Amino acid sequence: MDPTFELVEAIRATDNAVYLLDQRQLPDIVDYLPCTTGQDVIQAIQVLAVRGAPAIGIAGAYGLWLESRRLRDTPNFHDELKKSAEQIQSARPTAVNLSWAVRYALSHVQSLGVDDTIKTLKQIADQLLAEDVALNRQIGDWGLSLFDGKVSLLTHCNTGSLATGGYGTALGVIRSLFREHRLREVFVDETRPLLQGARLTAWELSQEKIPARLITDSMAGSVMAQHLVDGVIVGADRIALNGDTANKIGTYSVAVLAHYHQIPFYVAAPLSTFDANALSGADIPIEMRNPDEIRKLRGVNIAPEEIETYNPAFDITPGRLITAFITEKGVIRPPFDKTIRDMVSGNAP
Ligand SMILES: CSC[C@H]1O[C@H](OP(=O)(O)O)[C@H](O)[C@@H]1O
Repeated sequence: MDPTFELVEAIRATDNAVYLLDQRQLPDIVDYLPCTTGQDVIQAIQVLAVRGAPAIGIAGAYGLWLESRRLRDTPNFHDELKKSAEQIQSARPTAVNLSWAVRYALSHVQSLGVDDTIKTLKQIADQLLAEDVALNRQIGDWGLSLFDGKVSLLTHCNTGSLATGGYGTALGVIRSLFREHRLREVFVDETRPLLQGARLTAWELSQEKIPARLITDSMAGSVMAQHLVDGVIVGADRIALNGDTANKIGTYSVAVLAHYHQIPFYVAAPLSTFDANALSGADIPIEMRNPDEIRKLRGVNIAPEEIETYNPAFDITPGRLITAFITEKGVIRPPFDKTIRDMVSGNAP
């Protein structure tokens, strides 16, 4: 990637507002939503104007700052702020980054006065945003060690600058491989029903002239059967201590196909995506979303209005189907029951 290339910014903040790139309108329109309250941010997270586990965590932290400004003159300021934090954390249930970031921010202001709270929450949100790019570049560089020579990869959903503070997780590894001239091409799953692959990943890769081919989700198996990919790399929304991983719906199918075709399957994610309270995938809440996301495409019916649907936003890939996790602190390989605990607790060698 051209080092002078400007990464797309999903989140921008000024002294009194947060601007979220409205990802519902991509790739056609680049437009930022102004947010001045926590409720504005909650709404943007729920409609996926801002999306992607790390990005919604950062947006949530900014939302808490906006709430502290709104509540400035409210009696019981900290009690009200705690209620706002709980509302922001519950905007979407699966990505642990959201609850982690909001809890992290709140924990730093409990004993502060109102003005110091407002100032500190803004500093923390700015810090999470600024640090995320460096953190993703570390993930990207650790990912380089997993591949020999020039490789073709398949990815699912969007894990790029739009899903993070910049650079991306799985897409960050792809960017690092491209920068090192070690990427042949990327097969991009369109990722039904909301098409994060077609609309967002294809857009990011096209902007940077990274070689890619867009495929329908149903083509992933055929692409593997034809030996067109050397590996699969995806992101994550929440990872349990045994390696079971919640990620965009369809990830499990890709993992099963990769396993069948003996193709390595990697998950790229920051340590903040690992949930020490989740022993297995059974402990991860899966968000169920609006049926019209399946029945309609940009407002146009593609199915009978009365047809029932099943629309989980995520599925669980068992740890046994995952070759390794790529984090900012290194690569985590099986046995995940031990190695994830070691990495999360800082005891990894
Ligand atoms: C960098 S992780 C992004 C992660 O979040 C996506 O979900 P959504 O678009 O619904 O926020 C998807 O699971 C990606 O892997």
